[in-house]
Amino acid sequence: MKKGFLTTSKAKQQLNKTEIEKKDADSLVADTSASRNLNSGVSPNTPQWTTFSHGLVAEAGLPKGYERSKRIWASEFPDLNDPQAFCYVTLPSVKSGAVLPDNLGNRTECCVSVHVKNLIEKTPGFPSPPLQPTGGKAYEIRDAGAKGLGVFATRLIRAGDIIMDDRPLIFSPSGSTAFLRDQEFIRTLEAYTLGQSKQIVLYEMDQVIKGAFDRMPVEHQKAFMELYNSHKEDGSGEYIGRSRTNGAGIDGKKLRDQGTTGPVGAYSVVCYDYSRMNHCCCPNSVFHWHTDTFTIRVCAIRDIPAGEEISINYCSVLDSAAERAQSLAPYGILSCTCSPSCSDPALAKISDERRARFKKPIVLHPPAGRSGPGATWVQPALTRLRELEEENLQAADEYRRTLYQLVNIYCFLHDVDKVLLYAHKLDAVCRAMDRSKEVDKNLLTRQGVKHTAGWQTGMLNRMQMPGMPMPLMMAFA
Ligand SMILES: C[S@@+](CC[C@H](N)C(=O)[O-])C[C@H]1O[C@@H](n2cnc3c(N)ncnc32)[C@H](O)[C@@H]1O
Repeated sequence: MKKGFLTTSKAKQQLNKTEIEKKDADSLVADTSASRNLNSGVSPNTPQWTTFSHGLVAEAGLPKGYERSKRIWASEFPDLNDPQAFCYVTLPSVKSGAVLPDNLGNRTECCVSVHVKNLIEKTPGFPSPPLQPTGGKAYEIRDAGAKGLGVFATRLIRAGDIIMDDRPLIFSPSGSTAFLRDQEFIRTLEAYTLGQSKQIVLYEMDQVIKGAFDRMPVEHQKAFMELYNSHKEDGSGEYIGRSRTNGAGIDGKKLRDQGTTGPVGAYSVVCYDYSRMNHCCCPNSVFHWHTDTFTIRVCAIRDIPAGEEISINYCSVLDSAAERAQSLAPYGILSCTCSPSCSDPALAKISDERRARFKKPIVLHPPAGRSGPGATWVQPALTRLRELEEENLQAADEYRRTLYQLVNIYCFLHDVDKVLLYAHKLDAVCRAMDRSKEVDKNLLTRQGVKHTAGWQTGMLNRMQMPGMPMPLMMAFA
């Protein structure tokens, strides 16, 4: 795909370079490469060996003298009274003795704590069938040049549409949670350097994922092994390497091990089609985990014309170009050229400055007295929306927030056309981000707008005499 053979001198240069990257990675507390979009906030007590290296590592593989652990980290028959016990389980579950139905493809091999297994099984609606893509399948997987394979739109996909709702092949811990509780194992690591300890933990995690892999039907095993692996030089095995390359992080607020915070105790999934989606710093789609359907759902966040590559973000889109580069390095993405604001230094500077501003929401206060259509105090929100759209940052939460702000403001100002304009954009974004319940459907029709609380507040404002103070302190956030 993108790696060739290295000559000896090139190899040395590469090694020096990756050693620097390795040090950088060592200084991070979270394994950002393990899975996308995990919550940050690692406890200072988290051992450093939970952070894996990437790139060419000088001493990849198990250190001499380390006896491969015979420990069973996860069992098919766990103690169901111990929420911390790890188990292998197929979800949605297959009843003992049942003849497997035709839809093998809808089952996932999981390595989970009993606590997380219970959370999944008790989720209302679990296991609902995956949702159908809006208007039928609208993508193909094909060559994406230097990026390897990619996912491309085969017809126009509208903002808010479901593109895929993918059941994972594997659901497994994204960090080394099981090891953190095993004092005997941790003592074993004391005899080794930090680098060696990381290699040992990588090996043990590889074995954990292999345990789930061994339970998969042959077609799933083949599909898993076909996936790209960007961790061939850092000591990751075949299984953990693919998991680090393709894993999508599960929102820790939804599912995580009991009593854990941050990336420790979090989970990630590896799907098939979803794993072919490449990164873009201004992506045209977003993804979210849904426990009821047990799927990663990808939706368009803006219109995607036929032929365009469908992209997601592997790192925070509001980070600076330098911060994004650091997050992307573990994927082997050393120089991101996904958009003009990545490859052109002048545009990157403007984009960095804007992205930093987008992290700070604007709060607007209407001036005292009557305020009608054409009001100028709205301008900062309009400028922000224009800049977000120029940067193609519809995937940033700030885009949704700004639309919400504008809808509320124009309701207050009784400007129906503008309410409808921004409410329809907001509706698409909320459907993509799965927050559809937030959009009051009244906002989508000319008559409905007049029945909203925002419109009523505007009425009160209109009854005020110029110069008189507002009945309520108003702020649009
Ligand atoms: C989850 S896979 C995506 C699918 C992959 N392209 C394939 O062929 O299967 C992640 C890998 O794709 C490549 N990739 C993704 N986004 C990229 C980008 N914006 N620029 C360069 N390579 C990218 C990197 O090699 C990365 O490790």
